[in-house]
Parts: sequence; structure tokens; C-alpha cells
Amino acid sequence: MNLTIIGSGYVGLTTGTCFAEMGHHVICVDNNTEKIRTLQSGAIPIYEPKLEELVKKNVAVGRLEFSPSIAASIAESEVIFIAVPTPPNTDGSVDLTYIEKVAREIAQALQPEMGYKVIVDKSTVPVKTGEKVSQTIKHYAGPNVQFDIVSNPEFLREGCAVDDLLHPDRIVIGANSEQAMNVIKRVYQPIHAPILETDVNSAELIKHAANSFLALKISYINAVAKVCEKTGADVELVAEGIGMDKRISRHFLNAGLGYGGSCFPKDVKAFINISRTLGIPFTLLEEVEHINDTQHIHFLDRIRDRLWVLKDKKIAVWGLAFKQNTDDVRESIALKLCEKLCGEGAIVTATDPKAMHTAAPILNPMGVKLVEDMYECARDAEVLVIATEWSEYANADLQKLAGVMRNRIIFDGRNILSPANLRAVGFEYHSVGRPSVEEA
Ligand SMILES: NC(=O)c1ccc[n+]([C@@H]2O[C@H](COP(=O)([O-])OP(=O)(O)OC[C@H]3O[C@@H](n4cnc5c(N)ncnc54)[C@H](O)[C@@H]3O)[C@@H](O)[C@H]2O)c1
Ligand SMILES: O=c1ccn([C@@H]2O[C@H](COP(=O)(O)OP(=O)(O)O[C@H]3O[C@H](CO)[C@@H](O)[C@H](O)[C@H]3O)[C@@H](O)[C@H]2O)c(=O)[nH]1
Repeated sequence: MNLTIIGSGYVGLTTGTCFAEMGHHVICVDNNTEKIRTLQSGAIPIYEPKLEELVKKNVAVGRLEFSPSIAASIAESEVIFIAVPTPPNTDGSVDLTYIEKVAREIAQALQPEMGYKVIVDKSTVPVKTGEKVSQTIKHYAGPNVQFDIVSNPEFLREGCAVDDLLHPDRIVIGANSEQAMNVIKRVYQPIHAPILETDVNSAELIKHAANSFLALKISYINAVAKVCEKTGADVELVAEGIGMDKRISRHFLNAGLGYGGSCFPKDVKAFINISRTLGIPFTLLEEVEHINDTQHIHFLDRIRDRLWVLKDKKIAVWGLAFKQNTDDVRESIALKLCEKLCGEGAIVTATDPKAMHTAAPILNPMGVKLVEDMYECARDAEVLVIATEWSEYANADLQKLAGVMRNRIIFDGRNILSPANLRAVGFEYHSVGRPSVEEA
């Protein structure tokens, strides 16, 4: 099938590439001409495991192309996916100006002689956005243009997007016409996954409800972690114990510094706002957000309790990306922590295996020194803070680390190190919701 993806950012590029891998002919469009030039030159603007080789392979066989023009791409495509940003406004509502602009651009490009088109929203949008997109296209397109709107929310996780796209838990297709439903089912025909067929509104709501529920699990375990800290219980054992119940499951019960990234913070905010606008305040989600907003502050309080005054103390931070296996620092808790440490006058050095270039424009003005090598980053530090769950840090050479630090003190915000191993090397070790290993 011939597909166009409008928006060649994280979702557009990864889904477009995976659609090509599934055998479709895909044109990824973006209005950022610089990005399109980069992609056309063979470079990949984001770090995502397995993506580069798939892009190269599918470009080489002519299944994947990049274009700055919506109009030219739409003419050739049966299905048009929208994957543009839906960022938060200051009041938490969703900024839908990108979606509205694309709807107008599609409308202006559609011609009756092009035949029936399916326009699919892949961006995360408030319930009832599909209706607005449909009205907008009808309003701006000429008469006799035939199209349907479908909602097909995307559930990929950054860092494992390719596997998530090619082996998803489920595919949700929200369509109000059988014809549109059948077209999108053909798009996904090569994928072996259950398909949930819904109306457009339900599909849109599934995405916000799913992300908010996952965020709720994280805030829940982080709240439990605080109780563990006060009582000497171990949150890892508690998570295991509750997660063994299949109705709960162990997934997304990793206590830590809280959730970041381009999705959970904005989507929880959006769902709170959508519910409030509908006259049904979702106070449970307000608490989820509050727990997340205060989680890293509580962690910082614990560092301050240990060092007393942070001013002029050298603190090393391992991890800047919002999670492992990505160079994305959007809403990264690690950066918030760096900002607060700098704000108190600490001398902060930081490192990350992939996200130094994305973090640098934010951290350089704060005075954070970025150091490539993780051990050099920790040299002479009074405290090492682990802020992202990279496997490099989980597998750190503790003897080597002990040799470079001024004090052997670690604050592990992601619970990736083993207290027993740290005790053996003589580290003082503090983590989230687990008993500390005190100074030898
Ligand atoms: N990042 C994720 O992991 C993820 C996962 C699932 C869903 N989503 C949702 O997908 C949507 C896109 O997110 P993203 O992370 O890919 O954003 P992104 O910022 O990485 O990419 C969006 C792209 O759209 C382009 N764009 C904006 N306006 C355009 C226009 N008028 N014409 C053509 N291109 C245009 C931008 O230049 C950018 O390249 C959001 O709604 C997000 O919530 C994101
Ligand atoms: O048990 C956990 C799991 C995750 N996190 C944190 O939660 C954030 C988000 O992690 P993750 O969900 O793995 O990454 P995303 O790429 O943001 O993916 C989420 O957001 C996407 C965008 O909507 C959805 O498509 C995905 O299904 C959803 O998992 C990160 O800061 C993680 O460190 C925890 O603190 N504890």
C-alpha cells in the first residue's frame, strides 16, 4: 500500500520505517526542511536502537522516502497518517494548532479525482479531536472529496520503538466506517497482534487512559517507596510481591525519581484537563501528578540531609536522558535534578551514553560540566547520583569508581545497583524505598 506520514519526528520516523519494513511504500513528510535534508542524506536525527539499519535498508529498496511536500505525497497515497506534536498549553490543555494546520493542509491538497483517502490520527489527542479534524477537512476541501477519519493511537516506547511497532501487544483502530476500518486493517495485515476495533472517540480515549494508568502505577509504587523508607521495608520486594498477582503485574512498578519524557507528563496533564472540562474532575490523576512532581524533590532533600550544605560540593550525575536507550531529554527528571543542584550552588558534572548533545544546550548555561567518560565524571565527587537507568551504570566497575571518588557515597535514583555489591566495596549507598547501606 502507499502511505504518507505527516511529521517525521520520533513517531513519524519510527512508524514510517516499520510500515516500510512491513512491505508498504512510505513517504515521510516534514515541514522542517532541514530534517528532511538530513534524512535524505542518509543521517538519522534521533538515537533509537535498530532504527538506522532499518531506515537504510528500506531506503535502499525504494520503500521509504522523505519529502517536504504534503501535497505531492498525498496524491500518491491511499492512507495519510498524522504524527505531529500535541504539546501542552500552560493550563495543561492540549495545543492542537499543529493538528489543525495539518488538517487544513491536507484539505487544500485533496482533489476529488484522487479518490477515497483514509486520514489517520496517530498523534495523541483529546477525545473528539477526530470529529474536529473531519469538520476542518470538509470545511477547507473542495466539494466531492471522499475521505474518512480514523484514530490509531501509538503505544511505542522510546528506546524499544522498533520492537514495539513490529511486535505490539495490541493495535487499536477507531473508525466510524467499515470501509476505513478495512483499509487500516490491511495496513497492519503483516503484523501478528490482536486488533481492537472501536469507534473514533473510544480509540482517542484509550490512549490517554492507558498512559495515565501507567503513570498511576509509577506514582503508586513511588508513594509505597516513601512508606518503605520510613519503615525499613524494601520496595523491590514489595513490588515483586504485589506484581506476582497477575491482576496487578510487575510491569511499571519500578520505584525511582518519577516519570519523565515527552508523553506521560503531558498526557496525564491533558487527561486531567479533558476531564475537568467535561465537568468530571479526575482528582486521582491530580495526585498522580503531585507525587511525580515531588518525587525528585524528596530525593534531593535526602542528598541535602546527608551533605548538609550543597554549595561548593562536587556532585556527579550519571544519566541525562529521560530513560535508557534514548537521547531524548524532554521532561527528563535528571535535568530537573541538575537544575536544582546548580541552584543550590553545587558543582555539578554530568554524563550520559547518548544524550550529551541533546542535554548540552540546557545544561551548559547552568554551568554543568559535561564529561564523556562516566568514571572521569565521578572523579573527586562527594556524591554520585544515578538519574537514568542505563545498563552501563548498572554494570559499573565499582572498584574503579571507588578509586576516583572523593567520598564513596552513591544516591541511586533508579535502584539499578545491588546494595550487597556496594557494601562489599565499602560504598555508602542510598536508593529509593530500599534500606540504605551505611558507611563501612
Ligand atoms: N515520542 C513518543 O514516544 C510517542 C509515542 C506515542 C505517541 N506519541 C505522540 O505522537 C505525536 C508526535 O510525537 P513525537 O514525539 O513524534 O513528536 P516530534 O516533535 O518528535 O515530531 C513531530 C514532527 O512533526 C513535524 N511537524 C510539525 N508540524 C508539521 C506540519 N505542519 N507538517 C509536517 N510536519 C510537521 C515536526 O517538524 C516534527 O519533526 C504526539 O502527539 C505524541 O504525544 C509520541
Ligand atoms: O516502572 C517504571 C517504568 C517507567 N518509569 C519512568 O517512566 C518514564 C516513561 O517510561 P516509558 O513508558 O518506558 O517510556 P516512553 O517512551 O515515555 O513510553 C510511554 O509513553 C509513550 C508515548 O505516549 C507510549 O506510547 C508508551 O506506551 C508509554 O510507555 C521514564 O522516565 C521512566 O524512567 C519509571 O519510573 N518506573
